[in-house]
Amino acid sequence: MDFVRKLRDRWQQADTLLCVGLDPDPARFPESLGAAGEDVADSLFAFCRAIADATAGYACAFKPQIAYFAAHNGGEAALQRLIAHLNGAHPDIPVILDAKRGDIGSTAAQYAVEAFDRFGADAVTLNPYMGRDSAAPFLQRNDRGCIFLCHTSNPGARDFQELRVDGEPLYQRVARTIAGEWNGGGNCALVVGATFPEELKVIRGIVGDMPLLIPGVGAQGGDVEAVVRNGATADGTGLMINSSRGILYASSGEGYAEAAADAAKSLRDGINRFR
Ligand SMILES: O=C(O)c1cc(=O)[nH]c(=O)n1[C@@H]1O[C@H](COP(=O)(O)O)[C@@H](O)[C@H]1O
Repeated sequence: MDFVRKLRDRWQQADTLLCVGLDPDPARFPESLGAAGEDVADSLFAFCRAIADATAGYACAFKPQIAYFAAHNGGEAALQRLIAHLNGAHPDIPVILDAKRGDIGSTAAQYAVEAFDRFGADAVTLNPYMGRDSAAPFLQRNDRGCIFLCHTSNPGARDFQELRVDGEPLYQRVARTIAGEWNGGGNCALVVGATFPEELKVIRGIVGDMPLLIPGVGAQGGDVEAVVRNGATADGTGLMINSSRGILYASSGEGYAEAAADAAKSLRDGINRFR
């Protein structure tokens, strides 16, 4: 099933807009996982599997961040193993590979194979800065999702994304171009930081009911109520609201997976309160 349909089904069936971010940092693992040393790849896998299995009931998507795996010897194999586990154990929950790819077409074609065929992700995050031809190898895989950076969550988002181009901020031009010209396959989505709720409202007005990935609640300080009020579609969906550290490190003790499940449930409920 294609990414956008799978996501819409999941929103409806599980009544959740929460995306569980999988950004494993061995320095923050419970002692029993053996944080450092030669078994680090096994620890990355075991930690993320425990978190994913515990939080699955509250998740509309999982989002592993590739850097947290690729930083370690054997980490990419652990990521591949993890996504195979997610696809097997939780087949109704789409997996977003957060890799923020973008390059000339021939190289982008390899990145598309990496994300969709090697890792088996349903969707990938992409940087649109290099333009249409850099996105084409991803866009043409219309069973998979292409989630483009539009207005990011970090303070430096303003440096370029808010510069005015022909009278409008660049992020608005990005939203308009992707919704109007790149989305022929119906497989596009955008990243909008929770820390910019007014910009989120403008973007929702531009893109109709296109799915939006919203990082930045929890550790980065974004406000859930403002996100839901400004970003949800008329049917109360349209959003994948990501939390990574707030769920992963809810506890550093042996009960970390149960604590993560409690944190995920509480954020899911907090989001649903405003829908
Ligand atoms: O593409 C992303 O996921 C992303 C875009 C953005 O603008 N800001 C942002 O924080 N992210 C990612 O979202 C996650 C946020 O993590 P927490 O702040 O721990 O919830 C990290 O994996 C970031 O790499």
